[in-house]
Order: sequence, then structure tokens, then C-alpha cells
Amino acid sequence: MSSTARPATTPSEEAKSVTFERAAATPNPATYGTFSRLRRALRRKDTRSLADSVEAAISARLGGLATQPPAAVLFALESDWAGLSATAVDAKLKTFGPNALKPDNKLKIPHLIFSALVNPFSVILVCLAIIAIATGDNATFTVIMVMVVVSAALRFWQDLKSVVKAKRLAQGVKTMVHVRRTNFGLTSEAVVDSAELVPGDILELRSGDLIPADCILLEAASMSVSQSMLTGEALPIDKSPYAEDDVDAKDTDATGDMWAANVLLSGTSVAFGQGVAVVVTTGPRTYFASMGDALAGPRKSNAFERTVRRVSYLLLAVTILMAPIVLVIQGTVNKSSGWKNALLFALSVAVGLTPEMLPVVVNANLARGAILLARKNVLVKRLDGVQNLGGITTFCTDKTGTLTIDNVEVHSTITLQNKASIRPLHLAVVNSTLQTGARSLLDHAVVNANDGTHGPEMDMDDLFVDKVHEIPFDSARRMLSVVVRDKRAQHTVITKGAVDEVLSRCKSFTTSDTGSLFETTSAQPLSTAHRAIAKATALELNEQGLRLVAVAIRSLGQMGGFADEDAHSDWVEQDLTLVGFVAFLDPPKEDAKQAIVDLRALGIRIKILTGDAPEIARKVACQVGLLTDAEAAQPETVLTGEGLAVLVGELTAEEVTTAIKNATVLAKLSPFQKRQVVELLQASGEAVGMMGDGVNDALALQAADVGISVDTGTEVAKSASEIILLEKSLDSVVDGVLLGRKSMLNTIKYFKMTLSSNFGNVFSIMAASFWLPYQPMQPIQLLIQNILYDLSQAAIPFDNVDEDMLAVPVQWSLLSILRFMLVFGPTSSFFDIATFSFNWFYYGYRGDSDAGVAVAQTHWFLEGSMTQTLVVFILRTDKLPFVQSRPSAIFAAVVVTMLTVAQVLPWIPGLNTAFQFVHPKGLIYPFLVGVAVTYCALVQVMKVVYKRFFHEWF
Ligand SMILES: Nc1ncnc2c1ncn2[C@@H]1O[C@H](COP(=O)(O)OP(=O)(O)OP(=O)(O)O)[C@@H](O)[C@H]1O
Ligand SMILES: [Mg+2]
Repeated sequence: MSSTARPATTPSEEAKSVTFERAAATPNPATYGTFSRLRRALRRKDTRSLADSVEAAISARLGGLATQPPAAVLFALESDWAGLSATAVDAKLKTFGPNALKPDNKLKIPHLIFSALVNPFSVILVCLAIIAIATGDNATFTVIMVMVVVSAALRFWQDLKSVVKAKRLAQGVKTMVHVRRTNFGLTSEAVVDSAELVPGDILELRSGDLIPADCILLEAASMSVSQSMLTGEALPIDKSPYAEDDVDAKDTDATGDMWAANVLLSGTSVAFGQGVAVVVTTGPRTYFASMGDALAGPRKSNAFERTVRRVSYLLLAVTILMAPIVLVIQGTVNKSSGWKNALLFALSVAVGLTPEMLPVVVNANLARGAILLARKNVLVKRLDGVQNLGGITTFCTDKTGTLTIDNVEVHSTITLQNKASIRPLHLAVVNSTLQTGARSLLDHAVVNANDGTHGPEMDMDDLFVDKVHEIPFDSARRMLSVVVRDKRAQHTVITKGAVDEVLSRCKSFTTSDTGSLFETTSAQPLSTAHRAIAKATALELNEQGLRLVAVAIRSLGQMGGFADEDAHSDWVEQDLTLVGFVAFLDPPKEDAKQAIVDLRALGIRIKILTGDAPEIARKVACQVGLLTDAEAAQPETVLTGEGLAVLVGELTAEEVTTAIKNATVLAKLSPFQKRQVVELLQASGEAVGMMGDGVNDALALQAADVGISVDTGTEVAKSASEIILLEKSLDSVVDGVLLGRKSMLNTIKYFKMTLSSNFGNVFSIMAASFWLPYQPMQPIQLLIQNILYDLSQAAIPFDNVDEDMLAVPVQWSLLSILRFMLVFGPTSSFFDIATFSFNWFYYGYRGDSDAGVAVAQTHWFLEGSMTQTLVVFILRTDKLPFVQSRPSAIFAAVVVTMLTVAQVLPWIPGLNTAFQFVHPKGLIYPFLVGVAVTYCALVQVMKVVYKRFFHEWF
């Protein structure tokens, strides 16, 4: 590494004097392990063979710049501190394209057609069609191909709709970034969509921001970045800009790779702190993009998806098993029709068993759910988020904004003895105004409160102070400090933060409200008794539902300079003097109470996961009806982060989980503990929904079965979530759960009804094969019946679902499907056999005349199609059909249409002969009516018994 980056006197000269040499990508021993692990992982997954050269090139480019001083970096990127002009941005956008992983935003129609056509079911059907044409049966070939085309067309249409929908949703969920842009020589901070970033753009990064491109950090007081997305490393890494004096160390240390302290990689996020960075590479040229999808990590498939997959495999296995059996029986028993016909018949049975509509119905249900959710202001990033919402059994939420209104206000400003004093507020105002991290609700409230209502208004300009240092807020310290210098170079630390944390760093206190804002001469030692008074005051206010921050100061005396790197929280935030508290009103949300009742009525357990104090969280829980006063008095309903850490150290995982399950309020949790709680609940079989909008919620959001965030949340929380609410309200969650369940239940309904229908058909065909000396139905007729049934099922996503079915978390298993199928399948066979008997005994069709066989086959077609479609109305609900539960109009209309088409087919000239139908005998109609009535009544009775016995329906 030989870059001779020595800053010269003026920035422009300095930049020009720099020789830009590509730094060799010497692997840093600390990161080399990560590299090779990644590379191995990528190879294993085989998603993309990431050439070493690509990695080395990216590392070299970023690392090369990392060893240059900021001015040189800016020069190399044709930028400067003021930011790029609109013309420069336009030109660069043309050269580099948008900052998106997949640059072409066009719909890939051929790709969609391909995936609609090529799936296991279509492949089976096409193979069957080829066999049909090979045996010279053109009609069967045509019918099968029509089925392939129809199901592919439906699927294509469905996918197209979902892709368009997903795109539209994705556009709604933009990552916004703060960027410096110049306009006619004036610099302003603009908030732009991260897709519009170009190399050279100057970013202003704050805690909670996603790093939108590969960048070099130019300036930062303190900044920590979470790289877990790239390295799996959970703890945030400190980042710092290039430091002049370090340049020699850097040269020998070989830190000039992309893991250097001043390189910010796309896909990581600012855990805390803030800084200014310049964009080096965007879009597909970033390291993140070069890793392909492999790093996004394999998505956990949920229980629902696993069951869908298992059912599909089961059906494929049954098909493969049944077809040869039917073939052999037909070939040997019905010698008259010959092996060729037996083969066709076996094929048709196989087609009947193939659930070609399965992907269509599953996707259509999801898409329908997503569309309905979008109308309720709930955006789903991926379609299957819909099911995940429906599956939630435990719902974890943060406190502020969800359970309380999003408008925090200062209630009072007091000393530790609960005496009104303006000084804590004034100090908090200095702290909140000067800090440059993301302004939290508390900071806004503090700044807004400086309006004379709580005491004299303060003018910051009159203080004549400069901020010389800042230690940003993070969820571990739970405090925020700034260091200011006044005219006489006196340095003062102003800290505000959570009560316990600040108190533990205080040595003295003051209640003086007169004199200088920063004086500490009146301070007295903070004795144990005083600490107890302070804690009692905090507790009392918390129990009134007030949030608190403690405010403390420390005089550092006169200092010549204040070097940033010396200022570590370890020593700056020590020996503090407690000045008092600022109390905030954070009133509960009016509608939260009802939403909590609704969620509970849906069988969902609710927990608060907060970083705030337990007393206030408990109070809010009582106010919104999450806890009764009696429950709140029980110690096990509130668990704190410290308590959890102790339990984790002492108890087994199961015991810890029990403790978590017993607790409704989990307070003072660190971000890691929020995730730990979610993971322990999941391990005990709960499907966890997590709602949050802060940096401290991101890990838990990512881990949850479904992460829910809000449009106004931090970028990192949004990117970790599957669901984005356009308004932060529990009502949206209730709607989401209901629609998710509806979508799942309709899919389950499809599975159970279709599988039992198919199974019943196979059962009847087996019975017929052993009994009748002729084929019970022509192969082509089987196929037609199958198509009509499939089409009727395509309307399932539009059907209603009974309200009481929505009231419990949807859980289903292969076992419950099989049980349903084994009970209700053979019931239909009973009536099929009745039809065979009617033909055999009443009409005497025993296979000795072709004409008789044709009538018998037409009869079974009519009866089979009728029962198959009619029973849908009975099976779709566990109640009395039409009286207690109505199908939706669309669904009913489609089913009745298909039923009618089947009944009139034998009467339509041309079509009837093409499908080998003949006119049925007149007496079949009263027979059909009799069958319809008895069958529906029998199924209704069986339904009641079934429910009694198995305690479940769908
Ligand atoms: N900007 C800030 N300055 C000083 N202290 C803060 C600030 N923000 C939060 N705190 C302190 O840290 C504590 C934890 O707050 P934090 O916002 O991290 O928790 P949270 O889990 O996001 O809470 P919630 O569930 O209400 O969203 C607060 O009670 C407060 O005392
Ligand atoms: Mg929060």
C-alpha cells in the first residue's frame, strides 16, 4: 500500500497532489475468515459464483479511497463538501443508472410465461398429453392441452398481477436519504429516494439510516454501524473517518480494504451516531449486490408453506402410485376395451389427481389478501407476508406510538425532590438542540416546551456556547450527552437519559435554580438517602403515567482543546451532578383499548417489549387494558432486561420461556433482548408478530415470523419488516390478521375440498374397476369433469369465511387434511356406486352393448359432476349452509355455472358427440335430485359428527 496521501495546504492543491494508486487488496487477518466463510457459503448455495476478482476489485476500489484524506476522496469522485448539482446528478444517473440492485425495472414477461408453464403439474400434464397423442387420441390430447394452457394462463395472469402489485407496493416503501445538493451555488439538504443516488453524492447519515450505497465516511463525531446483514456480526462496529495522524499506521496495518473503519458498505445500517459520507459506488456495483441474494439469507419457510409443499408432494406421490394400479386393473379386468384404452383411462385418473390449480389458488388467495390489505393502508412487501400475519399467535409491540399517541409533551420540569425547577428543562433544551442524531419524540417535546409555559423561555444565543462534542444516544447506555464550551473556554457535559442509568453515573446533585445554567458550585454529594429520594420521585411520576428523563451536568473546567477521540462515554459521562428530571406526558391511545380487545378475541397474546422503564410500561399496559390492576400487582407480569439476563444465566431455556410467557410487560430490554424474547417464544412454538419503528426494534423485527413497521419508522426498522403500515395503529394489525386468516382459510378450504373430491373419485374408479366390465367414464369425460371442477375452485379466493373460524389462530397440518379426505372422499363414492347400481340393476347396462355403456357413462358424468360441485356449498362452512353461512355471490355464481355447464353438455349438439356423450335417460333426473338431497343431508350430518369427534373443521 503506497498511497502517498498527505494533505497539502489548500484543499484543491491537496487533492491534486494525491496520486491515486489502487491499493492492493491485502486480506486483513481479522476479516479474512469472514471472506472465506462467505465465499464458501456462496459456493455451497451455488446462487452465484462470486469470482475472487470481483470481490478483490471492489475491495481495492473502496480500500484505495479509504486510505485517502477526505478532500482527495471527493476529488476522485468529482464532488465536494457542498454536494453535487442537479446537472451533475443527471449526468451521473445516465452513466451509472439508478441505485437499485436490479437496474432494469421492466417486467420480465417471458420469464413470467416460463414460470407459469414450467411447474411439476404442467410437466406431468404435458407428458400425459404426449402419451395421449402417441396412442392416437387427439381429443384427450386437446383437452389436456387446454387444461395446461388454461391453468398456465391463470397462473400467468396471477403472477403478473402480483408482480405489478409488488412493484407498486415497493414504490410505496422507498428508502429515503438525506443528501447535500447544490442549486445555483447554494447548498441545501434534500431528502431523496435512495434510488436517485449517484457516486459523489454527499450523505448526511443518522442513527436508524440504512447505508444506501458503498460510501466513504468523511466526517463523524461518533458512529457505529451494524454490519449483521453482511457478516452476521450482531454487535455494531465503530466507524471513524480517515485520520491524518493514522496514515502511517494505516499503511502498515493494511486496513485499506472494504472493511476499513471509514468504509460504509451498502446494506448495513447506522446503529447510533451520525456522520457525513460520500457515495463511491451505487446499485449493481456495490459489494452487497455482488453477493447476490445469497446474503439476504434463506428465508425461513413458515408452517403454512411447509404444509402446502407436503400436500403437493403427497399428491404427486399418490398420482404416480395410482396410475399404474388403475392401468393394470383396467387392462386385465376390462379386456374388451383393450390396453390402449386402459392406458388412456389411467392417464385421465392421473390428470384428475394432479392439482394443476394448486399454485393458482394458493397465489390468488395471497394476492387477494394483499390487495384487500392495501386498501386498509397495510402494505405487504412479499405476498406470503399475508399468511404470516394470519398465523400470528403472540403479538409483541413497542410502547410509544402504538399504545400511546405519537405526541409526547413535557409535563413538568423538577428537581430530584419533585420541586418545580426550570433548570432541568433548559439543560435538556441545550442537549436536544445541539445533538445532531435523529431527533426522537422526546427531543422534539423538549425543544417545543421551551415556550414559556414551564418557566422563563431560554434563548440559546444568549448562552454563547459552542458544542465541541457529542455522544449520541444508544439503547445500551440509554443516554445522550453533549459537551459545550462557553466564552471562557469552560467545558460542560450535559447528559440526559433514562433515570437509573443517569443516576448510577451521578456523584452529586444540585437543586439550585438561580445563577448560571452550567454552575456546579452548589452541588452536594448524592448520598444513599438522596438517591432513594430521587428514585422515589421517579417512581411516583412513572406511576402517574409520566415518562422521565434525568438531566445531569459535569463541569470539565477550562480546557485548551477538546479532542474528540479522547471523549469516550466511559469517562465523560462520569461523576455527574444530577440537576433534576423532565417529565413527559405520553397519553395512551384512545383506540388501542378496543384493538387490544379485538386482538385478544382473535386468540392472540399481546406483550409490550420496550426499552423504557418498567413502571411506566406497566402503567400504560393498565391504561390500555392490557393488564388489570390486580394483574399489574403480580410481580411475574413485569420482567425487566436485568431480570431476564439473570434468568437466562440461571435457568433452562424452557424455564426462561415460561417466565417470558407469563410476563405481559418486558421493560428495559436491549435490542438484543428484544430479539431474544422473540426467538425464545418462537422456539416454544409461537408464531410471533413484532411491531416497532425504532433502531432498537430492528433485530427483533427481523427475527419475528412477521415484522410490522410504520411508514414513518426508521429505515432500518422498515427494511427489517415484512409489513409496512401507512398509519401506526393497532387497528391495522387487527385487519391484517383477519385478512391473513381469511386468505389462509380459503387455501385450506380448497385443499380439503379438492383432495376429498379427488380421493372420492379415485375410490369410485377403483370400485368400478373391480365390478364393472366396462370403463365407468370415458377418459375425455373424466378430463372435462376435472376442468369444470377446477374452474369452479378458481373463485375460492373470493369466497366468504365464517367469522368464528377467523376467531382462532389458523393451524393446520397434513394430518388434518388427510383425515378430512379419508372421511368425506368415500362418502361421495357411496353415491357413485348407487349410480353404477342404478345403471346395472334398473337399466341393465352390463357392458354387453356399446350404446348401453355410453348411457351409463353419461349418467355417471352427470351424477359425479353434480355431487362434486354441490357439496362445495356444504363443505365450505361448518354451519348450516345458506341459513347460517352464505357463500359469496361470485363464488356461488361460478360454482352454479360450472354445475349447469356439466348438466347441459350431453344435450349440446356437436359438443356431446365430441366428448362421446349420449342423451341421458329421463329417469336419471329424479334419481339425481334424490342423490343431491340425500348426499347433501348426509354430508351435513357427518359434518356435525366430524366436528364433535375431531373438534375441528378447517
Ligand atoms: N433522545 C433521548 N435522549 C435521552 N434519553 C432518551 C432519549 N430517547 C430515549 N431516552 C431514554 O431511553 C429510554 C429508552 O427509550 P427507547 O426509546 O430506547 O425505548 P423504546 O424501546 O424505543 O421505547 P418504546 O417502547 O416506548 O418505543 C427512555 O425511557 C429514555 O429514558
Ligand atoms: Mg421505540
